[in-house]
Amino acid sequence: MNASEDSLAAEVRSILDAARERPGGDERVSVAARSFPDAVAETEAAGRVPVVAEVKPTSPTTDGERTDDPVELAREMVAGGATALSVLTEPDHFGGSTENLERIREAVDVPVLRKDFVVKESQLDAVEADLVLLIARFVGDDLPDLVTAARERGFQPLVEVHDRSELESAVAAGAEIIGVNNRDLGKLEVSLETFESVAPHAPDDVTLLAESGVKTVEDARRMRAAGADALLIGTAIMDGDVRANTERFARATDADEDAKTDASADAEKTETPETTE
Ligand SMILES: O=C(O)c1ccccc1NCC(=O)[C@H](O)[C@H](O)COP(=O)(O)O
Repeated sequence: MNASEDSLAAEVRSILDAARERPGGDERVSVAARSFPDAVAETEAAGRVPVVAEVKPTSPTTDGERTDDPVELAREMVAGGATALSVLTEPDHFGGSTENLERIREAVDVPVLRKDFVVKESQLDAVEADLVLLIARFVGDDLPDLVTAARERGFQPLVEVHDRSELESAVAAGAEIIGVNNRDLGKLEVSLETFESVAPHAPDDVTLLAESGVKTVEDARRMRAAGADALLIGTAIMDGDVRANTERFARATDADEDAKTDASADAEKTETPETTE
């Protein structure tokens, strides 16, 4: 364990230890990826908020486990307007599996992110996906090589950062899709201010995601106002009706808010008609 790992929450250290032991794939994969930036652009053009809905059966910070068929959940998320899906494949702490990802990717036509804690190149070969997560804090100096290795296989790497210095490393490694995680993996605390402080320093041509901690439509609007091209949302979508939850976030546009304000202003006018003569 190095000095920076010393400061990790115990749960995260356990995740990282398990990740280091996990085997890779037997053969190098070759993926024909569905374009995530194109999917984001199409969602924007349709006047919706690009939402990456996460199939996250459980987590170290969630009570209980959602045991419904992940493929059914994924279909419902897409029906609710998800631009892309994030599928946990980490088995020990998140209830995920590579089989879930394979089945989901076959069942939907949106881009699918493999959400895991990949720490070595061979682990990229465990399963095909359109995007693969690389967490800057966990891969350290290996980031440029892993970005290259992911691209050589056809993946679109999503590089996750939590502060400005990790953002600089991601940009230097050539990342074109970057997620700012509002969850501090050191303490497992979540603050939306993280995205707000890091996002202004991201290059304009990067596709920028706000990850974690988006619980309400107001949170979604706040992340969009701070520059998020897309929102990665797990817990708040998995809690209850995943289709309705996804739909709520995908419709969290300012236009929707303006319409609501107009509608309530109209309703007020109707309730208190002006007196005539
Ligand atoms: O979600 C956790 O409890 C967690 C704990 C330790 C390391 C990572 C963790 N989450 C990974 C994620 O990035 C989130 O699943 C994802 O960003 C969605 O977050 P949320 O919408 O807050 O569920």
